[in-house]
Amino acid sequence: MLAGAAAPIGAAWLTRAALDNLAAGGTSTLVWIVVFLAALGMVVAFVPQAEEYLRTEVARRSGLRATDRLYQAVSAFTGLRRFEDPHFIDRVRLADQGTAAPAQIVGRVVTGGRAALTLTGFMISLAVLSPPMVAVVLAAAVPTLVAELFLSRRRASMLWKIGPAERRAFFYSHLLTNSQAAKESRLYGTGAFLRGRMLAERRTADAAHRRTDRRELFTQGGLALMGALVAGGGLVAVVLGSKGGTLTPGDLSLFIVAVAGVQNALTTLITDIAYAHQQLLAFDHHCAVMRAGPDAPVAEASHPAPPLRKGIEFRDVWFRYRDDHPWVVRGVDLHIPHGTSMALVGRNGAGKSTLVKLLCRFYEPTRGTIYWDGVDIRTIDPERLRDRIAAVFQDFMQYDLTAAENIALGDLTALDDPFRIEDAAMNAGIHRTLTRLPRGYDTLLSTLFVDEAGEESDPEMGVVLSGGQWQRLALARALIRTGRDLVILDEPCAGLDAEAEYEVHAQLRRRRAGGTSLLISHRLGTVRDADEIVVLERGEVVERGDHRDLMALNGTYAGLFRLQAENYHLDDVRPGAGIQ
Ligand SMILES: Nc1ncnc2c1ncn2[C@@H]1O[C@H](COP(=O)(O)OP(=O)(O)OP(=O)(O)O)[C@@H](O)[C@H]1O
Repeated sequence: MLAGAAAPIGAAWLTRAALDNLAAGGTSTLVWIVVFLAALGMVVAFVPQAEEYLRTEVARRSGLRATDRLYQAVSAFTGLRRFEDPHFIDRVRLADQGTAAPAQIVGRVVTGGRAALTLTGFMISLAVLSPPMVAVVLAAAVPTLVAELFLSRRRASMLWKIGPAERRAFFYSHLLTNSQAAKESRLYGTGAFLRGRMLAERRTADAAHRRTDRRELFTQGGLALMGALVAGGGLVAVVLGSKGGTLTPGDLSLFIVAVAGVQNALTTLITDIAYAHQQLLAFDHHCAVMRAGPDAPVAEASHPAPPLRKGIEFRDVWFRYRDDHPWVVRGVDLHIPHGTSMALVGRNGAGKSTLVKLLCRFYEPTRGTIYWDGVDIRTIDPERLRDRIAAVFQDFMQYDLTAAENIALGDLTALDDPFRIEDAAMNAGIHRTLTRLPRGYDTLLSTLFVDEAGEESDPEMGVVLSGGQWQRLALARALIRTGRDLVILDEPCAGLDAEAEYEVHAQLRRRRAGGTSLLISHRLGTVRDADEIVVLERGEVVERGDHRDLMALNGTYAGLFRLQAENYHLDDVRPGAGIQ
């Protein structure tokens, strides 16, 4: 930076000395002056390369560090609320873009610092020749600085405002390239519709960018014209004033270079300040995510989750997803004694999965309390609580990783333990399928990536599983978490064929024996042997008991059970009865 800053000033003074020397008839020192000028030329040639290398290295290091810190903060949010808040998602996106800000700011400090040094050097040079000119040029720079700072603030706020439009444009572009969505968009012919929506969002965002660009064009263009006017006027004034012959040719050359140098340096400095200011504003999103703090209230004393000995209790639990949303859980009282199995049944939207999410502390009950062995779960460290739970969710993940990794993600301690992985796969009834894959458990379950060997031409590289096979894999991911106190199964068999469902349920029943479990299923045949069946309706418990009690009660459960059973007429079930 120092070398880059000093070089142009040195060059201007050396040029002046060379011109004056020439005017004086050219002495032997002229050669030395020219040699110095040539050496300076070499410095000027090399400095930008070195600076570019160092700048990108700073960008790499600071970007990595900022990204690491950002995603550490994001992973530290224990609940799900923040991930469902569109403003917060926008903030994280901008914060992610803002990870480049520290390097940009450093870059601008370097170029701005160099400009400041050059500016000082040229101003001293200018002051020697025409002190009033220094004052005029500096005064002309003040409006530029104010305007640039104003513009950078406007640009930062524009970027925040167009966040939703950019998010929606990304959503539509994702739909247009995602294989799952491609199926429906081709079938229903929605491609043009989705593309139109994507372009409309892009146009909205582009229009905002254009307005800001135009404002910048007029403001910066006007100010640049004013700067040129000041420089031109100053030059004319100095030349007119020097008619008496006070200026040498060298002085005149230095004056011209110094005025241009001051103006250039000032413009660079001001642009750097404004850009660094804008980057700081962008980095504010990063800081906001870092400062966001815990997304669920943290109890003063965070208990380790005790091993489950007595059971789990919901006491008058109420919940709604947002204050302006209707209640989803209304005054639920439940007791799941240790070593028993409970089944939650009810119509779609009754609140079954929500109860499970509350138990996992993804959300806090709006009212009421959930106890884990008598301890309010709000006072338990969420990580420790979840460590005691094995769960498979209705909306399980399909990771674009190998089959083994897809299972081991349930318990990372099993990542290098093929026996545990295979055991879990056997329990979930997917072992045989996985061994038949081109690379067995090491087969990549994705068409998105190729493995590191880069064998792109191998058609067996990435394999796509069927829906039911994915479901069994998700089950294996839960089952690898052996020795957990509570097993939660939210529709674990929805996509399984009849045979697989039978096998998996027999396996789960064996596994559940003696353990505590919570099962959600719409297939009532699979819940009939639960110790207690709880029927939810619009967030309220309306029936509870075992299968016999509920059938005798002849209420909602009995009605739903009979409805399902009606689909299996005895005539059809009798061996030998074929399709007529
Ligand atoms: N993240 C969310 N934000 C806002 N509302 C939600 C959210 N998740 C669920 N809901 C609402 O909560 C209600 C209960 O949903 P929940 O998933 O608990 O029902 P469920 O009984 O598991 O239904 P299903 O049998 O269809 O799986 C639904 O009306 C749903 O719209």
